[in-house]
Parts: sequence; C-alpha cells; structure tokens
Amino acid sequence: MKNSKTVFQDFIANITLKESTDEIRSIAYLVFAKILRLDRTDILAAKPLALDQEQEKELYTIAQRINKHEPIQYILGEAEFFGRMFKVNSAVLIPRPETEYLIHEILHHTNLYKNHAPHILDIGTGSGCIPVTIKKELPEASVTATDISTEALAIAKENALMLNASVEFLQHDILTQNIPLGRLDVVVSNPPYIAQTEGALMNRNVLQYEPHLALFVPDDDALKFYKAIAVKAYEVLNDGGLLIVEINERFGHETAAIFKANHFHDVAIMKDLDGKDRIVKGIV
Ligand SMILES: C[S@@+](CC[C@H](N)C(=O)[O-])C[C@H]1O[C@@H](n2cnc3c(N)ncnc32)[C@H](O)[C@@H]1O
Repeated sequence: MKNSKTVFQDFIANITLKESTDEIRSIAYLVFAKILRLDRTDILAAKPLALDQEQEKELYTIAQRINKHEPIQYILGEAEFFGRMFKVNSAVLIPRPETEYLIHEILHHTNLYKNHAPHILDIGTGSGCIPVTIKKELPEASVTATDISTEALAIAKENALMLNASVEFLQHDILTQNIPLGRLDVVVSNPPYIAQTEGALMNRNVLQYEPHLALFVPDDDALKFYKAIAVKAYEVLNDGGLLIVEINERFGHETAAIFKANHFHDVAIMKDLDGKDRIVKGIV
C-alpha cells in the first residue's frame, strides 16, 4: 500500500517546471494541504494513504495545470494575505507579500486617531485583500473599496463575507470619475503600474494568467493612475489625512513629485525588504 510520503514523491515526479526543488516542494505542500488535508508532518510521517480514483484524477489534473505555468493560487482558488486566506480567480491579481507593507503603514498612521473612527478608501481593490484586512485589524474603521471590474468586485465581496468584514464596495473608474465619498482619513491604492514594454520581461505565469487590467499601463503614461489618484484624493482627504500607494520600483521619485505637485506634504518613498522603492505616501 502507498503512503503519504510516496504519494507526495509521485506527485512531485509529475511536475516538469524548471523551478528549484524547494519551490516545487512548497507548491506541492499547498496542494496536499488543500486537497488531501495533509500537512508537512503528515507527509513526512509516511502514513498509509489510499487515494480514491477521484483524488488521483484531481492530483493529476493539478500537476498538468502547474506544468502549464498556471499560478498555484488560481488552481487552488485561494491565496494568503496578512495571515488570512482569500478567494482568488483569474479576474483578480494574486495578493503579493509586499502589499502587506501598505497595511502596516496604515495601521501605524491610524494609531494617531484617538477620538474618531477613521474612514478609509481602497482604490482598485481586486480580491479585496486590503480593505478586508484593514477592517479585520481595525474593526472601528469605516472601510470602502472600489474597482472598475465587476468580476473583481464579486470576489472582493465574497471575501468580505467569508471573513466577516463589513466593507462597502463600489464600482468606480478612478481615471474618469471623482471619488463619490465625503471626508476621508486614508486613501490607499495598489493600482496597475507595469509599463506595457516591461510586460515582455515578465514570467509566463503572471503574463498568461493574471488580469492585464490589473497589471498594465501604457508606456507613454505609466503614472496615469497616480496622477488621477493624487488629484482626486486631495479633494476628499481631511487635514492630516494620508494618501499611500504601492509603486513601480522604477518610478519612486516621479510618483513622489506627483504627490508634491498636488500639495501633499511629508512625502516619503519607502523601500521593501529587497531594498526597492515600493511605497509613496504623503499627508494633506
Ligand atoms: C494591481 S491590482 C491591485 C489589486 C489589489 N488591491 C491588490 O493589492 O492585490 C489593480 C486593480 O485596479 C483595478 N483597476 C484597473 N483600472 C481601474 C480604474 N480605471 N479604476 C478603478 N480600478 C481599476 C483592477 O481591476 C485591479 O483590480
């Protein structure tokens, strides 16, 4: 009879990706946790394991999808962000660890609000990972999130429901519409910021599977989201309010200049753990 360890080894033997053994193994652990409810210890313990036909077929199909470079998060329909699992599908960007940095900065800023519950807006919410996390970490906040994509908003709403976070969602185009809200304390956004020509250098798993609406901007106007966000956020932020955005590492200084040109003060560029410019923030 097979055991959990040999089934795991057989699964890995079916993966033909060029990634390192460690990366393939961590993908396989995610698969086994979700599909067979087995963690690393269960697998290493080589427990007797008899798969039924359906499970065998499912593991085979997953291996084929992995071999076609489909991100494991889309295959399993979930991704981790700030310690919580979020549903994802091909209509939403897979939440990235570097985006968690925005959450830390917002929590730090909202510590300043002792006497009133802050109102926070996330523009271009995708899976809803930012507003749902903020609401879970800061339950007294009033949180609104927008996206142009109805498909993305559907997933974001599912996540809010699943994680029991009360967030208001609005379909909204930040490039052509003003922000339809009253006074805000924080505006946050991780907008599309990859120039079309940069796309040519990206990995197949991103390029073929993640939504281009979430990723790309034209080469000749790569900062168009930051320009629109800075103008419109300034109009609706309270005095002392925070605008904070994730950026393309190539455009830290240009994005900071847009903030300054729109009257934000204390404008700062912050680096991620790899030392790359990753966040720009400013105060009204
Ligand atoms: C880089 S993704 C970020 C998703 C999510 N906030 C995250 O950090 O994982 C950018 C999001 O902006 C949305 N978007 C694209 N164009 C937009 C527009 N004109 N107005 C509002 N949202 C837009 C996309 O649908 C996508 O969900």
